Amino acid sequence: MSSTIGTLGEFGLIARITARFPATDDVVLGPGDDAAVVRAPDSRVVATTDLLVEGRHFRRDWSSPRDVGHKAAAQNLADVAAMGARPTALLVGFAAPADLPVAWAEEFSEGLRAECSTAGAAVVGGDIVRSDTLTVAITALGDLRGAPPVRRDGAAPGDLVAVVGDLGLSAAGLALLQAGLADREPTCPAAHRRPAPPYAAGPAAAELGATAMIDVSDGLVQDLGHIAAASNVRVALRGAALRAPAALVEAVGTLARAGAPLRSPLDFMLAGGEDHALAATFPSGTALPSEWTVIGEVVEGTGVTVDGSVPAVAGWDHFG
Ligand SMILES: Nc1ncnc2c1ncn2[C@@H]1O[C@H](COP(=O)(O)OP(=O)(O)OP(=O)(O)O)[C@@H](O)[C@H]1O
Ligand SMILES: Cc1ncc(C[n+]2csc(CCOP(=O)(O)O)c2C)c(N)n1
Ligand SMILES: [Mg+2]
Ligand SMILES: [Mg+2]
Ligand SMILES: [Mg+2]
Repeated sequence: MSSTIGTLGEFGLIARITARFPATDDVVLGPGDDAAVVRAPDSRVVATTDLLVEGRHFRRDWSSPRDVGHKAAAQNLADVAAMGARPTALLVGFAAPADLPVAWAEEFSEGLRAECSTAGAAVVGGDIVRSDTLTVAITALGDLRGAPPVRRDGAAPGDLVAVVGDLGLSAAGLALLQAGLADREPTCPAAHRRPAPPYAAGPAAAELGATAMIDVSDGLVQDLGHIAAASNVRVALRGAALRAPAALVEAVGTLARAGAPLRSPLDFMLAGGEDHALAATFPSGTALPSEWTVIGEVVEGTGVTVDGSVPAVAGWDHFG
């Protein structure tokens, strides 16, 4: 029988987990004391937190522990990048039932470490408690390197709207998993299990003069709606600019043939969350690197439109 965290005990598990988290140059003191010490060269720290709850954000039969570690880190590190900051450190709240195998906690930690290393961050601490529901609460910190944060309220009429990263792949992957079709179309389920936020594009967007930015966690329309509301503008998207990648088109075909509820590739791109693409506004005329796609413009008004109309798609709402 595999060992469980209940038999290993809290402090045994802490020792096992913290041994996996090496320091980076940003870390003065890592896990092990009452708190960690992280360098903040410009003395303004970006801080953000997001929870993952088993059954709501992930299923252990759909995602490996490494996948959940990658995703837990990614969804927080993407928020740091969306402020225009470079992620530096992660803190990990881990609540789990006593019968959880130690290997699950270790492999989850390995996923966290690997995703942190992709983003240039370190795990510097956390907490462990017993809980009936497996829950992961991550806090991420970041460094603005002296630059002002890129907020949600800076978009102005005339700005262009652009996006970098995946759109719709995670939601299509979830739909395939829900329909029992994940083996037939593995690309989207893989994107659902391990989103790949374009971390470096966040600070790069800040340097390019981004006027507002957000990571797409709940759906493009809903998240751009936060920019529109905070900036008192309308975000006018062009449907034709949202070109569906082949994997999304294939996933939609497979879902349709299996009789799943009809959703077009564009629906997935407009409403699908959890890819953690970055959506930003820039002054018109900004020369954007090729990984960015211009998808519309900022105009006077409110809300988000696609080809002039309010789209009939909704993003994620935990209580919706
Ligand atoms: N319980 C809370 N207490 C204080 N502030 C909160 C709380 N929940 C959310 N917020 C704040 O509200 C704002 C919006 O939160 P939200 O979770 O929607 O953003 P997000 O993390 O970017 O999106 P997502 O959760 O979909 O990844 C953030 O500034 C967040 O810190
Ligand atoms: C098992 C399972 N069912 C449904 C979903 C879909 N889902 C959950 S939370 C969320 C939005 C982002 O979360 P948050 O706003 O909490 O950051 C989405 C799209 C999933 N990932 N796993
Ligand atoms: Mg959040
Ligand atoms: Mg966000
Ligand atoms: Mg978030």
